[in-house]
Amino acid sequence: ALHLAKAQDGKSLEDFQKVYNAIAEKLRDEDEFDGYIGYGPNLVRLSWHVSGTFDKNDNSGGSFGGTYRFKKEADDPANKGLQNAAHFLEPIAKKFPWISHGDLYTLAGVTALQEMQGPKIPWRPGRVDADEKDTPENGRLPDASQDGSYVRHYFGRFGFTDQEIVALLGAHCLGKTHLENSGYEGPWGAATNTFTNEFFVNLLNENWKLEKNEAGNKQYNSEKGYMMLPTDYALVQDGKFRKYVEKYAKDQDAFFEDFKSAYVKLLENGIDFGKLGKAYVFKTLDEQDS
Ligand code: HEM
Ligand SMILES: Nc1c(Br)cnc2ccccc12
Repeated sequence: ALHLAKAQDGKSLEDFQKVYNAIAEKLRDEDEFDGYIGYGPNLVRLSWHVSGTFDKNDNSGGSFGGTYRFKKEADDPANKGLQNAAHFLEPIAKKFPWISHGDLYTLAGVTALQEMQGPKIPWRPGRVDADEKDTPENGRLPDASQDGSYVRHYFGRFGFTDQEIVALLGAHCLGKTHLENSGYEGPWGAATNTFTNEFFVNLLNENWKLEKNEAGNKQYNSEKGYMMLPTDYALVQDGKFRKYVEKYAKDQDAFFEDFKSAYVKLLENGIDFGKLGKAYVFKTLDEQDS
């Protein structure tokens, strides 16, 4: 059965906005991380990785139980590099001990996306920390060396459509790959911490060459120093995916709208929020300054 969300006693929008603001202010303070990319992209990746373990067949994994806090999941080789995001969030968890880990990990991704000028992401609290025994086994996160049919099959486990898959992968406009984390490298000089439809524009406009990188893994590189993973490039090789790449390259608003919906579905997969009321939409720091 689905996990039942539980309301944190008496916590309301204002309380969660305080957590949002603490994360957002820390993002601004610690802007030098990873060559001045900052922690934003890393936090977004953490929110996806804690949700991407979900398996709709037995409702195991997913963001509900906050099991990333246990060694088995944190040490999954696919999670290499996310120790930075987890370390970034430790003081936030101490300052707000009442928030569950699942709510913190997902709220951090929402905060990072909004502070990087992404779309407003409606977010619902109520995830409850699970026991260590409920930690999903390693190996549930995707392999970047694969093709379009692998990507379609992989996301089929969560019940995502082609359109939702392409929208979600648009998050690869953020941050970069790190050879020591994943065996992929780049982009060079072009990594960003602003959420745009650039990923789709680059996919269609750059002249991509398949090359072996220093770790012996194949990746697509362009003269401008951009890179794509094989699973990224699969989105233009596969006709059904390509249609959405072209749509989002032309229409950033459509991308923002579809990304928002797919990302909420990713973060809430497997959770029954019942009658816990509607989602919160947080103000960005800029919106509160005035
Ligand atoms: C086919 C599915 C996917 C594959 C194979 C994949 C693979 C990867 C790899 C290999 C990296 C580089 C990690 C490193 O070396 O530090 C990465 C980074 C990243 N991924 Fe994905 N990813 C996928 C889907 C997603 C989704 C659905 C999201 C979010 C909605 C996402 C968000 C990110 C972000 C923001 C980064 C940059 C992290 C940083 O700069 O530290 N990815 N991904
Ligand atoms: N900036 C990126 C580009 Br450009 C293309 N693919 C990526 C995959 C993972 C992380 C970052 C990127």
